Amino acid sequence: MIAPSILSADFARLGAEIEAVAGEGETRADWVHVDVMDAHFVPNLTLGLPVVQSLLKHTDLPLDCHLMIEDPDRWAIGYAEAGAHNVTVHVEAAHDPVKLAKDLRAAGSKAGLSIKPGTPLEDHLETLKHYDTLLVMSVEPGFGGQSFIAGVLEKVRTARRLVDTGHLKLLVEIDGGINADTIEQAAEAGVDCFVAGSAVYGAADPGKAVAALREQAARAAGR
Ligand SMILES: O=C(CO)[C@H](O)[C@H](O)COP(=O)(O)O
Ligand SMILES: [Fe+2]
Repeated sequence: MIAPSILSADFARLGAEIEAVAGEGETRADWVHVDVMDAHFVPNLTLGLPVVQSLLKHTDLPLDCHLMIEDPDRWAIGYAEAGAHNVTVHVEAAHDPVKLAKDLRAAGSKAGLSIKPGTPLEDHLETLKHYDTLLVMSVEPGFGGQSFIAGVLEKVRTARRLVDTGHLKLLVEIDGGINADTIEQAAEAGVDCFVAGSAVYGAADPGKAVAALREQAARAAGR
């Protein structure tokens, strides 16, 4: 699955930018990734719930909301209630991530848990039993266009093994620095869903970039 991140899109034309990856067939994105940053959990400020509510009126693509915010226990639920498909919170910010996952699911969305590059996976395996997606950050959260940190692929391999052996039941998602040079190693490590911001919205044709990345990942994964 390919999830273009609108962090690299033109914020003044978000509806049209999403339409560029909402066509038919192979150029259609699977999810649209929305980076919510609060200038506290990360040193950057983007958009929040009112923008997500508006985007939901303009697209039928599932929205994958990545909340890089403090106190997600308080704020995440609003995104689920608005109709986001998947709401991801950071384990480093959540106070009670198990309760939060239950609340998100009860409000109708999938629940995602994200870990920063320096956060070990092993410390959160019990918590992950309550989640539908694991978002492995392959850059320090906060900005698009950064270089891929290949060291996080060890966490992807571990998560893949735990899913394949039935110990976890979730999608493995990767976010940060995914492009034509890095997607194959991520696919080989076992990623299910690839977030790509600059590689999609920096391309002349975002839809074609989605198709090319998906095809490259599928080939590398041997599918
Ligand atoms: O969460 C993020 C940054 O914190 C973004 O989703 C991510 O960086 C996507 O941008 P790019 O593909 O250009 O790295
Ligand atoms: Fe993100």
